[in-house]
Amino acid sequence: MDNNKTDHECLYKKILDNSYDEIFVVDVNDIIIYVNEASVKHYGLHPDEMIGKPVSEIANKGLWYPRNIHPYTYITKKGFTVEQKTVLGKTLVTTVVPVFDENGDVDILVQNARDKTQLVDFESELSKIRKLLENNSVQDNTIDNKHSEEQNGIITYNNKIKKILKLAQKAVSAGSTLLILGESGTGKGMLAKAVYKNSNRSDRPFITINCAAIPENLLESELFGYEEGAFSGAVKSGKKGLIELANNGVLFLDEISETSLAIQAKLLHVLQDKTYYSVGGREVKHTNAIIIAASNKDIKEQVRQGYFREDLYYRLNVVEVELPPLRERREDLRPLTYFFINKFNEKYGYKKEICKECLELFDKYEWPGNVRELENFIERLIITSEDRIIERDDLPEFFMDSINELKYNESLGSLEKMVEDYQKKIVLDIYRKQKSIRKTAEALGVSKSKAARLINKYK
Ligand SMILES: Nc1ncnc2c1ncn2[C@@H]1O[C@H](COP(=O)(O)OP(=O)(O)OP(=O)(O)O)[C@@H](O)[C@H]1O
Repeated sequence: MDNNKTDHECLYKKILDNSYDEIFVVDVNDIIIYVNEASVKHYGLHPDEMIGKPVSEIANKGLWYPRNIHPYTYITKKGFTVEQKTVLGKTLVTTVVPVFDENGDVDILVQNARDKTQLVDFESELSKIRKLLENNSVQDNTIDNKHSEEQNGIITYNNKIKKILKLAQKAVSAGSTLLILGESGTGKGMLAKAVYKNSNRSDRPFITINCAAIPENLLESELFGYEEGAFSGAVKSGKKGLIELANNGVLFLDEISETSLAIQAKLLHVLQDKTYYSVGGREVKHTNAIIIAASNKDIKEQVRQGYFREDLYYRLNVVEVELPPLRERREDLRPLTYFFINKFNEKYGYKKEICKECLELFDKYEWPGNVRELENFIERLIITSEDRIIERDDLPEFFMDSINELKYNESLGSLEKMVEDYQKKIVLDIYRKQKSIRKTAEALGVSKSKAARLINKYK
């Protein structure tokens, strides 16, 4: 009988865990007592990270909006359906159903959430419910109505990046220079834009320039501007530089380590005295722009090799942050994957999904090009995959080659270990039998010193 019960429990759990829809159960104290794995594709959080926690704690992370939908059920003791937006860009149709105890009081709330792209023609019903919610004046006591406002589109569950965001925000809000380091594609440009948008300068210009993409002579005139007749081919009236255009705002110098020493000297003045000369200009100009600089190179090494001015480096790194590569923050991989799937489904008008096996292969890949590589990769998969579900066969050859190479290297590692273990066993077995280094050496057919070395190593 008991066994039967356990079998049933296992079966129910299996059914719930594998339900395509999200199943979310809350007790009267607003504690999440169950959620299935659909939480990963909806919010980027694994059930383990949600179960046992108050709904408010999870909701306040800004994972869905509207955040606070349960009071309606407690007031009316009725179920309802509402539309929710999630941090990963999904629109969910969420149905909350109250379950009552023997006294007729609400015992638990069972919530079912389905990705709206899977549904059709729900709009009129939803607008009715929306009105109902308004009429019953159930307040959504959220601070603002946008999720993850402070992250400005940056999807992350990595604590290091969250800390970096706060630190960078403080620096820019205080008017300090900020240096962002990190491999290509880790999100340096995105971080710069996000902190600008949340700063007190958000209504001022944000000017960005990629220093590696422009030849040196052009870069100087682009940055500092030039005066009438400064050089042949120049616009007659002269031209304002980006530093001038960014005045009172933010100037984002991407790949700053690619600038020449001459330009670095001029930038040092901008940072030190907030002054500069335009090309061919004689009048000193002033700027109140904040500089955010980024580099995917090891700037300290560049300084050591004489390619980058040490004094400029110290001016820039008042606050220095380094974004970790994607392979070192695997917890962001699934949320980013779903985020980009939603983004490109919307862009190209598809409703594609990805199979579990592909996701597991993504976990194994190193992502040398970081988030940019993942973004481009998913865009390509959305466009090129034949069916609604993206399968293993849709993955490009270079990707599978890289995974196979990794597997091969791993198997090489284990082959070496097997040989080593076998050698250890033989050496120690013979030594135990012979009880002398000389005899062991003879039995193994190696020199006495080699036998002594091996015995020492394995004993
Ligand atoms: N955490 C994130 N959430 C969502 N999108 C991201 C995130 N990080 C990066 N991206 C996206 O990845 C792409 C690359 O990001 P970004 O250009 O900011 O990287 P970068 O480090 O400045 O690269 P590079 O060094 O090559 O200039 C962009 O399209 C950006 O929107």
